[in-house]
Amino acid sequence: MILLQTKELTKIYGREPNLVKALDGVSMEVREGEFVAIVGSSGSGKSTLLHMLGGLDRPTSGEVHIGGKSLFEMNDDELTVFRRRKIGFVFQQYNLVPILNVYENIVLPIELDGNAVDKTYLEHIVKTLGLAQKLDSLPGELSGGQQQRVAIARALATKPSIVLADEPTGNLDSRTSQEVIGLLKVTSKQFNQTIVMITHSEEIAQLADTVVRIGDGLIVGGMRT
Ligand SMILES: Nc1ncnc2c1ncn2[C@@H]1O[C@H](COP(=O)(O)OP(=O)(O)OP(=O)(O)O)[C@@H](O)[C@H]1O
Repeated sequence: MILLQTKELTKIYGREPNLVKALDGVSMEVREGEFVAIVGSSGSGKSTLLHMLGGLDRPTSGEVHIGGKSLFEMNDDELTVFRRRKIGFVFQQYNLVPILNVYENIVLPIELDGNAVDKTYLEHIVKTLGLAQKLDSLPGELSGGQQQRVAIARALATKPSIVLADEPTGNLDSRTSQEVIGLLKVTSKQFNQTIVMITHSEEIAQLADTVVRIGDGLIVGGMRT
């Protein structure tokens, strides 16, 4: 089943005469549970695409559908709620709250939404990501790889249907990167969560089910690994 679909997604930044066409009519489909890596050179439009997929910014034209919902037909308030419930974000900077411990960081998005924590699900995520012994630690007491695993646990905590990750291993060494992405893959497969991840690393891209290559705002290639 198709979970995410874009139609002729176009984003133009700036004003005449300094227009930048960051996305030039991208149409793509991602299946439920699929792990997609987006690769491409610097400035090719990867982050712009991811921001549009997550409804963080509106396109100049074109559409994004997630689970049959058209993101940009929603108003800003509806979009904010949709994002919080359906989409998990992981960024290169872990964006953890330094004064909250690991557990508090992970459950923060659930509590912001006024929901109860599903203890069994959460325990499973925490265990799979190897964080069970670290729940009382502050982010500053953890290694980079551990902090990114906390950020992943937080992104998965609300049971999103899709996780969008922008260079999640950009700050990590190669071995830790493989480990963190391996864990993300395992957890998301267990819960049939879809992942779309930007990476500069061909090694990391090989862990995905599908690699989408972007060049000059267009899809220039794709392959199932
Ligand atoms: N807010 C903005 N205002 C103006 N131009 C922008 C803005 N954001 C991105 N761009 C331009 O759009 C193009 C695509 O940028 P984008 O950040 O999507 O590329 P990228 O593939 O993610 O690059 P990188 O790998 O370096 O992060 C670039 O030419 C960039 O300069």
